[in-house]
Amino acid sequence: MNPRSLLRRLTAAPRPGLLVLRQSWRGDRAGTAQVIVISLLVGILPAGQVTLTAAFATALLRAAGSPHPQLRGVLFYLVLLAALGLGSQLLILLQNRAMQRCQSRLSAHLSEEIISRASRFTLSQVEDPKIQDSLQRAVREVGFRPGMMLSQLVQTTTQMVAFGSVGVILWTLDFRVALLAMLAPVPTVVAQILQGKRAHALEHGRSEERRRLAYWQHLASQPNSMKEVLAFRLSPVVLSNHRRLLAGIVGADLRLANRNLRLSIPMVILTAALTISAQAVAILGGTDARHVAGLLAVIQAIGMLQSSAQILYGAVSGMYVNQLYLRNVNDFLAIEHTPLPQGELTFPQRISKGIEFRDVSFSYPGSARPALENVSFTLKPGQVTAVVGLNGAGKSTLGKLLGRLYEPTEGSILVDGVPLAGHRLDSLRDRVSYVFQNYVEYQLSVGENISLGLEHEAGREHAAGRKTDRVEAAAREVGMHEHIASLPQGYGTQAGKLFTGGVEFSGGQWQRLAIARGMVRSACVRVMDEPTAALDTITEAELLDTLTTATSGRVSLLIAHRFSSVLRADRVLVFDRGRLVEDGDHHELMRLGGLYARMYEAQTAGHAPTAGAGTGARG
Ligand SMILES: Nc1ncnc2c1ncn2[C@@H]1O[C@H](COP(=O)(O)OP(=O)(O)OP(=O)(O)O)[C@@H](O)[C@H]1O
Repeated sequence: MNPRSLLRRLTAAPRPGLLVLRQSWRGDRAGTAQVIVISLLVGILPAGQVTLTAAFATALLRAAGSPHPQLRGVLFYLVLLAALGLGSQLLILLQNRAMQRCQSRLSAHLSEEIISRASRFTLSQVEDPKIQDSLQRAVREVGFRPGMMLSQLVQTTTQMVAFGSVGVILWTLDFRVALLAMLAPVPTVVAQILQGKRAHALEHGRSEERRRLAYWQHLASQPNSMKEVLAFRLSPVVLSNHRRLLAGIVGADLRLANRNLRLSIPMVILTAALTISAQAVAILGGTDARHVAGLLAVIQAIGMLQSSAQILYGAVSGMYVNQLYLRNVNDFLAIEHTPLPQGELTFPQRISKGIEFRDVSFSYPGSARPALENVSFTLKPGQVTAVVGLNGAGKSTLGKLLGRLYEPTEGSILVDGVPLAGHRLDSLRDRVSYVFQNYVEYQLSVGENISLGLEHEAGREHAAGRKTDRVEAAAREVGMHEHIASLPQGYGTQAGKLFTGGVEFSGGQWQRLAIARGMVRSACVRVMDEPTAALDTITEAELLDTLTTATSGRVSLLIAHRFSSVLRADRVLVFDRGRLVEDGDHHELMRLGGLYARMYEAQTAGHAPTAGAGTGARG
């Protein structure tokens, strides 16, 4: 880095600092004002100390040289010096308190901004590893960098005042000493900046590596993955991957440390040489240094100037380094979150004509093969439509398009003749309910695991009591009420083992909570993706009555592999490698003797399809 670009970068460093200051001002005006005022006061104290020291030394020498020494003057300056020292300590305590207050509010404000931004991404964006990297970097930095930046900004202000005022005093005493003392910390600071830049470049380049490391740590620490780790005796695999990744990280850190050492040694020697020169010039040839009091003031001023220069340059270089990291936060916040286009219409409460997929195709970002290809059909209200097909045929993708979790790449989806995108997104999402194949096991209370399905109605249609009734009714429907009621705190019991007092559920019980969460919504579109996969056959049979009860005005999509579910549907859509290949009721499809019939026979006969017999392929 050439000196000009270094200077440009250094002068650019406070800019993000000022942005941080502005955010802090927004978050806490009183605290920020306190911080600024106290910083200015703390900054002026060293100049007062140098002046008082000189006056004290002069009074002391005069008293020592007088036959009738008057100690009142000496005592006066001594008391003033003590008061100044005490005052500065108290001010620093106040400054720390105000700073802590601002730092916590600042960090809280920014992390809220990041989470709120992240929650507005589309599913495709969230699945993008680059966005994941950016998010992880932002989350990592936001915890402490803005606060650090604020504190460095305050230090810079304080030390600039101190540096300026003591510098003026020293300059008037001996400008050569002042110059040498001011220059002394520069080499060390240059080294700090270069080291910070290298560390940042290293860290930035290994975000994915860090995520991989965190992934192995996660595998070895989460109960869900630990069961496989133990059962398959995967500890050696986990450990060797963990070790390999760590070795890469540690090796790079060590190489960086060695490079840094090679840079630091000459810089530290240069700083020491300049400091010694300043002191030598002061002692050997300074104008005022001929007087003992003057020399005392000069030596004290050199010390103060140097310590404040060291802190000042250090704070500026720290700000420079921190702004590199804070760019991670800015970069994340700057990621364009292309909101889904939406219309003004409210999604209907009842579907009257149906939901039509018209020539719909969809490809996942970066995927060469479409997950759905040129698909056309209409889902009728008052019917339960089953979707079947081999793994990877595109069934779940189809369900996700209905709630606009993904957008078709081609074609359109029409609700009673109106494109999905013509409705307000919030009203659409409120009317579509999901039981996902990979549902979430919320580590919240059991009641919340169900009532989250009603969150969108909060404060709208019903009072808290009615909400509780609906949650309980949904729990009864999925056959969980008795079990929940027998738990220590009933619906208030912590679900899952992640937090204290938690109660673990079986796979089927978790799935029933997920079904209840989907059913509790008053939705006119229901997407159920393998909703009974984890249920025992008796529970499944009981639940299927509820799940497959056709309701007028409601479109129900049941994605299923088990024919116990499929047979209850009014109609079946059969998918093969993203294409709709068969459409009809069970009898029609059996007569057709195609993929559906083969799947049915394979399941009911309890053996796999014969090799080469299928048109389908596993995707
Ligand atoms: N988030 C994703 N990103 C990229 N590709 C995906 C994603 N989800 C699914 N796919 C791909 O899209 C295709 C269809 O997947 P989809 O989950 O819709 O199949 P499916 O019929 O539901 O399968 P299964 O019966 O196994 O649940 C598959 O080839 C899959 O690899």
